[in-house]
Amino acid sequence: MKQYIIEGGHPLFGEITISGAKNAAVGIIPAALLVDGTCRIENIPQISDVTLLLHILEELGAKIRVLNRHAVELDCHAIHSTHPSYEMARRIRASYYLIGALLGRFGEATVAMPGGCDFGVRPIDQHIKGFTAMGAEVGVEGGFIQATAKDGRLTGTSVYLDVVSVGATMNIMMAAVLARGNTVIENAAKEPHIVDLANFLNSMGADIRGAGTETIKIRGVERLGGGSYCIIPDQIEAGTYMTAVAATGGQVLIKNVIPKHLDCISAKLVEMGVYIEDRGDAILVRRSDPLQKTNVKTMPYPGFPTDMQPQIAAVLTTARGTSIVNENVWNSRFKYIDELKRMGANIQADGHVAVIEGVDHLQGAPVQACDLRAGAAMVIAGLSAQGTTELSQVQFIERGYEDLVGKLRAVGADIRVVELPDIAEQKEAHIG
Ligand SMILES: CC(=O)N[C@H]1[C@@H](OP(=O)(O)OP(=O)(O)OC[C@H]2O[C@@H](n3ccc(=O)[nH]c3=O)[C@H](O)[C@@H]2O)O[C@H](CO)[C@@H](O)[C@@H]1O
Ligand SMILES: C=C(OP(=O)(O)O)C(=O)O
Repeated sequence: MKQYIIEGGHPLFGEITISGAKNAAVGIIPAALLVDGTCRIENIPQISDVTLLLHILEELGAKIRVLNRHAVELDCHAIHSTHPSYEMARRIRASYYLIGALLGRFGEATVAMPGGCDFGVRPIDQHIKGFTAMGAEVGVEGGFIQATAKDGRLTGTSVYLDVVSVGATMNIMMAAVLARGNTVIENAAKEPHIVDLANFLNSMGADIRGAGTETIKIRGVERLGGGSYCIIPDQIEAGTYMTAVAATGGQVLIKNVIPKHLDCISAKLVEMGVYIEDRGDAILVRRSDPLQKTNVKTMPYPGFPTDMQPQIAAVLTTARGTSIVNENVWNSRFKYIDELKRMGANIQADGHVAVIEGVDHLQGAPVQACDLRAGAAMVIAGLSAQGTTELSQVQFIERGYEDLVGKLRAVGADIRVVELPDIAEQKEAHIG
């Protein structure tokens, strides 16, 4: 079992370079299944969700050439299966994109119900609504979603999303690029990774317009032929380090970012008294004064991202005054609050609202990462706390952050990884 051991109380100084965006990469890699040729993808983050997706593609028949730590060449010409293994696909959320991509190219997909972080119910009815409207028959059997295009190829149509869904927007876009005729997605999500997926597909020969607005128009083409593409920097990874500096104090230049994508996060940090400077493709974050309270409401882009909610809540635990955090996207994204309370935070959560009374400081404690961003929040809490924090379940963090420990150590954080035998092994050793 792996743990992060954090000695808190060190301000952060120096530079951090942001990796490629997780939620773009986990869409673009499955989307490569639509390409009948070779595509080169650069700025791929080294995270466990990506590794798993690359294994899945290889198992389906893709030829993968690793060019360097962050670039691969994928040749999906000779895919021989539309049935990824249950065990692999069920482990991550983004495996749902295998449905849109395989259905779009081969007219058939059988994919395990997806996994991912546990925020309560995570339905995929809007994805299914889109596939069905395009002429697919979709059913669930034995834990698999089975989707078949009635006459072997989907037909473009108009799909109005009942909720603004990142996954449904990207999945329907993938299904539509090789469909007969035109597809229009109304009430589409506008996140930067949606634009990135559209740019990737267009660079391979697709015809998608309007990504980044609420209406996306896709003209089906006969074939995607291949090409080269570089993934955007990760908005959430950048935001996480911005909040880490806010929590600890110090000054860090966060490099390889698109500042526009960070506006929603920067605005909140400025309200809290943090200095933010846009340096083009980098952002300078400095915090020297005490933090002030603020209120946060999560919303689809360009609103404040739900994937930054736990991290900003961790910072607000030591801001002066009472802050209110309103989670509008997920039903159950406050599980980490009990862990923050172990460190002395004063938070009351009820339904979608958390009320945070700032305390003077947090104290280190043994705590757990409940999911990916909750884990990042606990790291931030540990960095700002007095004393030692032992953070377990860090495999969740490694789903989405490339070398979090190395990047933080480079700016002066006292954080290290330890490998412990798990409890079953410890008991066995004791009995033995
Ligand atoms: C791999 C990936 O990119 N994950 C992100 C993606 O998740 P994911 O794609 O699962 O999230 P969605 O944007 O689809 O979900 C947004 C809201 O719509 C609801 N909904 C969604 C789909 C559906 O068919 N029916 C439905 O009711 C959900 O319950 C939720 O309340 O966007 C979320 C919202 O920004 C982020 O937190 C996740 O990090
Ligand atoms: C919730 C997230 O990921 P996933 O949807 O893959 O569980 C996330 O990236 O914060």
